[in-house]
Amino acid sequence: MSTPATTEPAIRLAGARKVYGTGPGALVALDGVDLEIPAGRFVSVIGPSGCGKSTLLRLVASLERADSGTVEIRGTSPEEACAQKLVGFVPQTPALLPWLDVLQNVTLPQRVNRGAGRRRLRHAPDGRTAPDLPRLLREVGLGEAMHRLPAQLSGGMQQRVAIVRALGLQPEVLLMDEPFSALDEFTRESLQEQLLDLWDEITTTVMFVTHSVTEAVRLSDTVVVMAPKPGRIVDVIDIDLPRPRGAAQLKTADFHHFEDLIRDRLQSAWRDRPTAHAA
Ligand SMILES: Nc1ncnc2c1ncn2[C@@H]1O[C@H](COP(=O)(O)OP(=O)(O)OP(=O)(O)O)[C@@H](O)[C@H]1O
Repeated sequence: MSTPATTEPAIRLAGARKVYGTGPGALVALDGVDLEIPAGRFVSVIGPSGCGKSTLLRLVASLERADSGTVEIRGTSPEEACAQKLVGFVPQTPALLPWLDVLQNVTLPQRVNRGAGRRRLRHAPDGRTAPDLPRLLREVGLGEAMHRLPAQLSGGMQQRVAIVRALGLQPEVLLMDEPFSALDEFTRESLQEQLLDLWDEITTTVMFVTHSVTEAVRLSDTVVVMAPKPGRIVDVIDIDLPRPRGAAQLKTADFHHFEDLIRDRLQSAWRDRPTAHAA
């Protein structure tokens, strides 16, 4: 990865709190969330179901607003960052437009946001140019599928299209909400590898929600461990394993060390959870 030109964090949350509902039925989805993600890092968020992982991502994506505290992308609000096309989002299901072929799907954001893309790229600190999307499609094995419709693709192929599409405007922040959870293990491992190759090529900060400890360790510079009731961060673990992290790396003692560490943190967070969580 090239070195980011600024020391300002790509993503910053301070005291972020999100409550769904009001009165006795209110639910504190997130409470006191402090997190700084430096530019260019690959950060995974892991935790049991209902601990607020998606809510955290949705706050950064400006799909939800925090009730209190601060959420910033590059020092600006998520709404402003999204308006400037600084943020890419890959949801759990790819949500491709069914009447457009693969190439048309991935180039659509570039075509409809021509102005925003040009403005940003002109000010890019390292002279980056817009990604060559047909080349990225070929790199993730979709060279032969560029003119197929989404319905003619497997789930793994559709998810690769969604990832390349999200990279089209060269977002400074790429948010991914369990993008590989519906895929079989072999496809998932192959997509992890391809995602790392893309990330290595396109300087971006990734925030990646997952339920898989192995996936988190393999992909990440940092793993954020969350616990529920109320949703909160209980640990931030740096994964200082060498890259690239291929299949052989997954079998090493160092890799297992990080897996065990994260599993222990998840278990103790669950054991120690407070019971009162009403607003
Ligand atoms: N729109 C909403 N209205 C009310 N409650 C919500 C809403 N969205 C999420 N919640 C609740 O907030 C809590 C956190 O949900 P969230 O989806 O962020 O958790 P998660 O960790 O991503 O879960 P999972 O791993 O199952 O996807 C859960 O208890 C959920 O039921």
